[in-house]
Amino acid sequence: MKTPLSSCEAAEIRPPTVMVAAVSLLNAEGKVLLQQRPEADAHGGLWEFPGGKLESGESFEAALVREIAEELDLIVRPENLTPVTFATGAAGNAGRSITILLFCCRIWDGEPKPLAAAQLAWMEPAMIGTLAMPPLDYPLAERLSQILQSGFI
Ligand SMILES: Nc1nc2c([nH]c(=O)n2[C@H]2C[C@H](O)[C@@H](COP(=O)(O)OP(=O)(O)OP(=O)(O)O)O2)c(=O)[nH]1
Repeated sequence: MKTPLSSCEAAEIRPPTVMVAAVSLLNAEGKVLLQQRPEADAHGGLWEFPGGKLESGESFEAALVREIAEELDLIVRPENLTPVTFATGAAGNAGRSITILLFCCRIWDGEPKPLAAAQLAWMEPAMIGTLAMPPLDYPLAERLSQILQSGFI
C-alpha cells in the first residue's frame, strides 16, 4: 500500500514556483521605467522592471501595488494594471522555477524615487533589450516592445 506523502516530502519533490509581479510604467513620451538592482543584491547591477515576489495569498495586482509603493514611493491602483505577457524559467540552482507576469501601467500618483534601486532610467521600449538584465527579462522586453508598437495596449 502506498503511504501518502507529507506536505514536506511533496515540497521536496516539487519545489515551489517563485511568482513575481513586474510592471512597465509608461510615461507620456511612451518610455518605460527600469531600475538597476544594487550591486550587493542577487542579480546585482542588472536592470529590471519594478516589482517583486508575491507574498502568501497575495494576488499579482496586490503584490505590485505593495512593491511599487515600497520600491518607488508611487501609488498604483489595480484597475490601472493591464497584463502584457509572462515568462517562466529556472530560478537559481535550487531546482525551483520562476514565473514573472508583466503588467503595463500609465496612471499612477507621485514621482518615482529609487528607494530600493541603485538608479532609475526611462527607456524607449525597443532599447530595453540592450540593457544587462536577468535572462527572463529579454523575452519580456521584446514582447512588451512588440505589443506597444502594435498599439494593442
Ligand atoms: N522585480 C523584478 N524581478 C525580476 C525581474 N526579472 C527577474 O528575473 N526577476 C527576479 C529576480 C528575483 O529572483 C525575483 C524578484 O525578487 P525580488 O528580490 O525583487 O523580490 P522582493 O522585492 O519580493 O524581495 P525579497 O523579499 O526577496 O527581498 O524575480 C524583473 O524584471 N523585475
